[in-house]
Amino acid sequence: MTARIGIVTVSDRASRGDYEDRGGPAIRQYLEEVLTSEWEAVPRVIPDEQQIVENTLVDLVDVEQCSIVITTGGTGPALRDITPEATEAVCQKMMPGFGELMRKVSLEKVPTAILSRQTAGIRGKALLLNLPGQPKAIAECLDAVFPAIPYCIDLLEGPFLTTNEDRIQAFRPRKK
Ligand SMILES: Nc1ncnc2c1ncn2[C@@H]1O[C@H](COP(=O)(O)OP(=O)(O)OP(=O)(O)O)[C@@H](O)[C@H]1O
Ligand SMILES: Nc1nc2c(c(=O)[nH]1)N[C@H]1C(S)=C(S)[C@@H](COP(=O)(O)O)O[C@H]1N2
Repeated sequence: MTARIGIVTVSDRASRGDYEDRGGPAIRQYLEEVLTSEWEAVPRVIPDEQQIVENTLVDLVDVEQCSIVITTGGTGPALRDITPEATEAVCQKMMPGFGELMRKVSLEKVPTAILSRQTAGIRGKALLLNLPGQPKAIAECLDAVFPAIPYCIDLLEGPFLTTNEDRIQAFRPRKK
């Protein structure tokens, strides 16, 4: 079963073409380096409009059948930053540990890490995960949480994910 992974850049400026989106490609590159099981990317670049973000997340899970959806951008305190609200609105349960851990490791890099409200949650059988907009934040955050993601997807009855163990060791506390 090929895993489908939604990659969503939430950025007014990238979606308008004011700058080239570097966030989506950075997530894709990270996954190419880390995942050894088969997967395919389902990319989107959208503005910071809550209804558009919600519709995109719902489409990626319910229609595109993504097992994981990773967003970048729109997690801060600015008026138009609404990615965490959109994520929470479409999830049936929240997974606060992801945001807590990502902020903890990010704080070792930048004092402004506390400005990110990044979160994660479950919709159906999919894990939705927010990352900050700074492209360099992507690997910093994913390195911290990725060891737990394959087992999370196991528990959601999704595809069996394997990783390049030199980079990320997937932790599975018990066989299903
Ligand atoms: N998708 C992206 N591609 C390239 N650089 C980005 C991207 N998103 C953010 N950045 C960089 O990170 C900095 C901080 O991002 P900021 O918080 O302003 O963006 P955002 O809220 O995610 O997106 P925007 O303000 O365009 O809606 C930006 O000034 C920009 O240099
Ligand atoms: N690892 C990491 N986390 C980070 C950052 C970063 O550079 N690296 N930037 C912070 C800053 S400056 C902001 S404002 C918030 C929110 O960013 P966003 O609105 O682009 O999502 O993420 C924070 N988290």
